[in-house]
Amino acid sequence: MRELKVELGERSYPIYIGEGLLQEAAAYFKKHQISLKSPLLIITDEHVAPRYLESLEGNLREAGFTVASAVVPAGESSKSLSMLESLVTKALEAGLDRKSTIVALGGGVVGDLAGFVAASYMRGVKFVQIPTTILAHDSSVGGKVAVNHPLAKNIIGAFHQPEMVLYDLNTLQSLPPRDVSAGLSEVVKHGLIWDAEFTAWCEENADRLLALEPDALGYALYKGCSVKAAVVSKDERENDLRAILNLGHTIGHALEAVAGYGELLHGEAISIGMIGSARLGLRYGAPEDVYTTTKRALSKVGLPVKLPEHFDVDAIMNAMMHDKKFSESTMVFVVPTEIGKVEIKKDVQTAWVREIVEQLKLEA
Ligand SMILES: NC(=O)c1ccc[n+]([C@@H]2O[C@H](COP(=O)([O-])OP(=O)(O)OC[C@H]3O[C@@H](n4cnc5c(N)ncnc54)[C@H](O)[C@@H]3O)[C@@H](O)[C@H]2O)c1
Ligand SMILES: O=C(O)C(=O)C[C@@H](O)[C@H](O)[C@H](O)COP(=O)(O)O
Ligand SMILES: [Zn+2]
Repeated sequence: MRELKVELGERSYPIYIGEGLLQEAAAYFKKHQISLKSPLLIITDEHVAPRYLESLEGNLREAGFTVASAVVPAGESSKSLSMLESLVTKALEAGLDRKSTIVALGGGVVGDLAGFVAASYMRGVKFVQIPTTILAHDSSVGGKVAVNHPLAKNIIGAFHQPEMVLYDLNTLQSLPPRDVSAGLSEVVKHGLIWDAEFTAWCEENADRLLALEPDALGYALYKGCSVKAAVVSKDERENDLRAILNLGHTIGHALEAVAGYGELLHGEAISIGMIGSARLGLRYGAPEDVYTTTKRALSKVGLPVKLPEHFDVDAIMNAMMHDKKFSESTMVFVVPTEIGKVEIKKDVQTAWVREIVEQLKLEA
């Protein structure tokens, strides 16, 4: 079992990473003073529920918790305002009060959605993250919670930190291969922005990660969570440093929105976006090796590096203008300068961005 801490003063919380934690959930809930008197609501999705919901519910009920559950459709389209409303209805029907806790059991979609329900229900109740995807090593840590708008990704949301993150590595064994690769996108990102050695390790161990080898997976998620926790601890609300976690997201979020949330998985869109950022890095004078390493590392974990031909460049440019990273009339990009180091560039020339997006269709 590995343990990390997100240091945020009175909002600090632990990240537990290990095998079999789902079966020990109640003990952790009690350790972290989750109320036994007020009902809990577990929010999960239709792929996760048949595999893990009964075991979590059983463990909590046996320990004396009152538990209700809500199962949403799998996939990005569940991160919507209408889903938020139906979950609030569910919370009211289940009698959740201000001392209740919302539990997110699932990937980043469930985590972001359930977290936003927790942030808004009765103006904020506690929540616990139980991530079940590789990608969710990123989404379960840091307290960014949100739903999408048809025009812009994650545009309705809040900062709301969980009470704890309970990461049971055993649940990852049932992930479909496409979601394994998509999740590794943010793992590779954490190396690219912070740690050259970890980037090299990801490349060397790509096959073990794709095969879901527990030792490799445990180490990769521990390292990824460590980077995330370190950054968030220094800058909870993205006043400056935290923006580096957005590597690849300026283009990536636009791709997700243009595709109508679903054609490209988040990790896939971010992979293509990171190639775009690496190309932008070259324009700012980064050595060629930064681009080639980025591309090789992402390819090795089975991610796309090329923008599909049918994506409309004008629509992508337009979507970027709605993103949170378009501010004070300029485009903001996180740009790699060497492996393990990035810089935030404001005032990026629109003409450069357009050229790079066009170039993304030509990547080999
Ligand atoms: N809040 C943040 O800081 C943050 C960070 C990164 C990403 N995100 C968000 O996370 C979302 C993507 O997360 P994701 O990739 O985990 O997507 P997801 O939650 O949709 O999960 C991917 C797929 O895997 C299925 N699944 C989940 N766990 C499973 C398991 N153990 N076994 C079998 N199937 C399982 C899901 O049902 C889904 O079909 C995006 O909405 C993105 O914006 C948020
Ligand atoms: O936690 C962060 O900060 C991140 O940027 C992590 C990203 O991987 C994540 O996709 C996040 O939701 C993007 O932030 P947003 O503010 O652009 O929605
Ligand atoms: Zn992301």
